[in-house]
Amino acid sequence: MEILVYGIGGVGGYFGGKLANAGFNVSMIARGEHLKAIQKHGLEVESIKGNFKVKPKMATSDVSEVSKPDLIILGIKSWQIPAVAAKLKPIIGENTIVLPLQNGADNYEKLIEILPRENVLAGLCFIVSFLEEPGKIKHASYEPKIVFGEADNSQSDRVLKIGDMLDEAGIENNIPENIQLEIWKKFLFICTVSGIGGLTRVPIDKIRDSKYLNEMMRNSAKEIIEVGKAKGVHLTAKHLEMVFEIINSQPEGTTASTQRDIMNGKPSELENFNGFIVKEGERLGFKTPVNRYIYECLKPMEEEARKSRE
Ligand SMILES: NC(=O)C1=CN([C@@H]2O[C@H](COP(=O)(O)OP(=O)(O)OC[C@H]3O[C@@H](n4cnc5c(N)ncnc54)[C@H](OP(=O)(O)O)[C@@H]3O)[C@@H](O)[C@H]2O)C=CC1
Ligand SMILES: CC(C)(CO)C(=O)C(=O)O
Repeated sequence: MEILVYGIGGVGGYFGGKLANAGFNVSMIARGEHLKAIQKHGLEVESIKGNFKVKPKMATSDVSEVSKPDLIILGIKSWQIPAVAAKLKPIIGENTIVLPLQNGADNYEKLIEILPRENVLAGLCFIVSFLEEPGKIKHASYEPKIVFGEADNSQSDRVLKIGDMLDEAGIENNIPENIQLEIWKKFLFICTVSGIGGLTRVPIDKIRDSKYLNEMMRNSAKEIIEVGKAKGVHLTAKHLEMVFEIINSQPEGTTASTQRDIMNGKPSELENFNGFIVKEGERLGFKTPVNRYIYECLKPMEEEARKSRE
């Protein structure tokens, strides 16, 4: 199987690296100094599960240099999906499979606006990892896991084959009964903690210790559930409690990746998280005041962060 990993940051670097390390044919799309380092020395992964170094089959910034892949794993940020999907379109063959691993609730929908729906799976992942320096990814904590499937939840041969391949590479994975529900469960957690985390600029333990902020997180999560339910996702009070169990069990000092991007003045997934809830709420005819407050407070900073990257 020819694999292309598009975006070799924390997620793409770790999972792409693991596949290459298991002997699969992995090509990598990266850019800048990071690309130069991978081309020269390979990709180094420092992981709590064991360090390794790999030489990808090819590392390039130009997707047209890659022969038609069987599987494309997306390691980019959710807001980069439309631009990257447009670049990928010419190399999508009849049997190419595109697997998104991004946080966010509408990555599949964004992809099928540009790519044929029969080529696209739905997915998400769990890990704490980041680019430490050009050519080097650090997996700092969390048992890495990929959860994925067909958008219609059928157990197709192609998802089973990808599951086998991930098993072979030592990547924990799961093909759930309802991938949309899994995406929204993760989204409920990540959207609840990231915006408030970006706004308060403190780790989760400081937020949950404040009665006011804890209540704000709960109200934000309730709005996310309402939007999800209005879109046909079966989120319930049980999922709300599950999210707060996770929040309460996070070690001191924990921050989410989108929170860190906001705090570091980088373009973030704000639009795909709280912004998405605000806009979907409006479209569906109800108000989401807590998410609106978080979104509007962070938006000017987000606009500045994007300007500085132009
Ligand atoms: N990191 C984590 O711990 C986790 C992240 N996630 C989710 O996974 C997704 C990816 O996050 P993460 O890995 O942290 O993000 P990173 O920013 O670490 O990685 C994204 C990578 O994609 C590269 N990229 C983007 N566009 C292009 C392009 N056109 N050409 C070449 N390279 C490109 C970026 O390069 P450049 O820097 O030059 O823009 C960057 O190296 C997000 O949705 C995130 O929320 C989910 C679970 C955990
Ligand atoms: C919460 C976590 C670490 C789980 O993978 C995550 O998705 C993120 O920080 O973006």
